[in-house]
Amino acid sequence: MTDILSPAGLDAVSGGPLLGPGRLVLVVGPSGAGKDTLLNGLRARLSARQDCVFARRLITRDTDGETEDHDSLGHDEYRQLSGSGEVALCWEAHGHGYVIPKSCDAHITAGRMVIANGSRRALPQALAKYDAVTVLLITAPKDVLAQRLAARGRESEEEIRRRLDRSDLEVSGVPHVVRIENTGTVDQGVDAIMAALGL
Ligand SMILES: Nc1ncnc2c1ncn2[C@@H]1O[C@H](COP(=O)(O)OP(=O)(O)O)[C@@H](O)[C@H]1O
Ligand SMILES: O=P(O)(O)OC[C@H]1O[C@H](OP(=O)(O)OP(=O)(O)O)[C@H](O)[C@@H]1O
Repeated sequence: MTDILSPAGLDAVSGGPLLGPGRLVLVVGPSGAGKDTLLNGLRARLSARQDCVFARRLITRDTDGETEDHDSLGHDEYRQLSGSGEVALCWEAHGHGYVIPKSCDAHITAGRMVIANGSRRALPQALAKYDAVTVLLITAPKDVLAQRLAARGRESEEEIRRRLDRSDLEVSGVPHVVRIENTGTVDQGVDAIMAALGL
């Protein structure tokens, strides 16, 4: 089930050596698939592992105290930070800016595994920067996504509709992806991630 990406040749594209030796694990997939829920379960399972670090994202939205524990920043701050390049990765989606903080790069250079909630659109950026990237695509059928987003209650109906419109977004520029269908229990989803990462 594990399919580790080896972005051969991308160092030539980016013009410099790729960042390593640690591995970046990006958990991606449509809204409502369960990325944050599975990441929370994984964090609990890996709490004793010093070599696995969970990225705390900066997002231009208020913390809701629910699925994802993140830091908030304003849109101007986001523009400044992303423009400065003082980030590990950043992207925009759903009207928000998202940042994986620069501190994650130090963990990668120290050889640790950094695990982060990512964006399908930002995968080419990640593959062009890091030497070892694993992409976990968390999915569920569209009707399940719709039910889960409604039950989560964080977005308006219009925002949910736009998220569902984006649910079929293909992962681009990525040769291999580990796909995990999160339609069983949360524990089963976390088991699948552990297996995919060989943990
Ligand atoms: N395996 C699962 N079974 C049932 N409900 C789930 C499962 N995984 C996630 N959920 C629920 O679905 C909703 C969306 O999950 P979330 O982790 O916020 O998704 P994402 O981060 O991918 O948008 C949450 O309310 C969560 O409790
Ligand atoms: O390019 P995409 O693959 O569509 O991803 C876009 C963004 O959507 C998700 O964010 P967020 O956690 O705000 O939304 P979600 O919880 O509804 O998935 C994901 O973490 C990305 O930041």
